[in-house]
Amino acid sequence: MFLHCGIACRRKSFWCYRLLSTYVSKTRYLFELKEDDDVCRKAQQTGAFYLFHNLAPLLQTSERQYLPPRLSLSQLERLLGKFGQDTQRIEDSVLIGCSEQHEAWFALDLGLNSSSSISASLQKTEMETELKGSFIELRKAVFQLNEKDTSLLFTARALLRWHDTHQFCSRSGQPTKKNMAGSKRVCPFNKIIYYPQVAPVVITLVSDGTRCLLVRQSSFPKGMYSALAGFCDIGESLEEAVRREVAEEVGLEVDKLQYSASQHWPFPNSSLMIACHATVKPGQTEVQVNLRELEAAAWFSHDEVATALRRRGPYIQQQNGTLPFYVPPKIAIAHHLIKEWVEKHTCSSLPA
Ligand SMILES: NC(=O)C1=CN([C@@H]2O[C@H](COP(=O)(O)OP(=O)(O)OC[C@H]3O[C@@H](n4cnc5c(N)ncnc54)[C@H](O)[C@@H]3O)[C@@H](O)[C@H]2O)C=CC1
Ligand SMILES: [Mg+2]
Repeated sequence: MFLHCGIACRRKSFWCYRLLSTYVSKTRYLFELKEDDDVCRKAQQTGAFYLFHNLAPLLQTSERQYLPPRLSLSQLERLLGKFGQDTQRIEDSVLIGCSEQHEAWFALDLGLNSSSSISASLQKTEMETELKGSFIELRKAVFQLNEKDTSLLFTARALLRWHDTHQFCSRSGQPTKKNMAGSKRVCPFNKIIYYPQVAPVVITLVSDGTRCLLVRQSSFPKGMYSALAGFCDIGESLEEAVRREVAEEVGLEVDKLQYSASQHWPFPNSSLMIACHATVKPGQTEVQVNLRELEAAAWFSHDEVATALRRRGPYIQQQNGTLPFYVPPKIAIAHHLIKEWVEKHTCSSLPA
């Protein structure tokens, strides 16, 4: 069966890729890379590597856009050799995806201290000169990256950070060992398996039918208002978390809620943002801000929110000495929720 089946069937494989749709084939291949260290090691030979330094991706500028350069295994080995590093360090790389043609993509951080080799972190400036790019904090770079690269770099950052902070078994205190793909770590002493953690967070846009409630945390950039967000407590359903967060942060009771969309968010740790629209009970709209959590919360009209959506923060001009409020950028699911609410209350759609 494996003899006549294209890419994967030249080697002993879990299944026959040729018989699958492109999407299923890619998904199954990624599954195989996570499960089988040998297949993953082999995939590195023809794969591509994205480089990071202390969780900041290497980026090159092209026509006011950032592009993350990709290195082949031989280019990476040459680079490590040039900086006096041993190639053992490549063992620290994590799998972040693959192309439809099964080219595997990996991410490697050369700034964090290595767990696979004794090499220390590599010098940032020298590396930047050598690689003709800069390591730029992802939060800042995100506005000049395309959607596909953003998603890939978000995954990479979250996974690299998780490995960096989970190098020891919490039961035995012994160093844990990552599998080739980086989809798990195992304690060789007691065989406990650790998987990358994702914290579920609910993000809710509360409306009273005509206005919507936007909030500010003191840590937000000046002038930015967003939807209400909060981590799910252990034992809670999504619905319970939404109701609790709204009551906790602004003292309101949710009447109805509707799921909208979700997003992986890597800052500061890995969260799964679950976005919902909620309406409050009729006549119960008086906000009581929990000042331990929020700096401010207020109701805004449709027109005010539609105008804020069009503003570009945080570099907006001051008007008469006051800072007009703006909402999170397109990349954040909060923006999506707010835009969806504005569109629902308008006849025509806003431009993308
Ligand atoms: N992508 C987006 O559009 C947005 C994303 N966010 C993200 O949502 C997250 C949660 O929002 P907050 O209002 O800060 O949450 P929050 O309202 O639950 O308050 C944060 C506090 O919750 C506690 N907490 C409970 N479980 C936690 C956990 N697993 N990790 C960290 N802290 C935990 C801590 O005491 C922390 O200070 C933030 O990390 C933020 O980056 C927030 C707004 C928009
Ligand atoms: Mg909150």
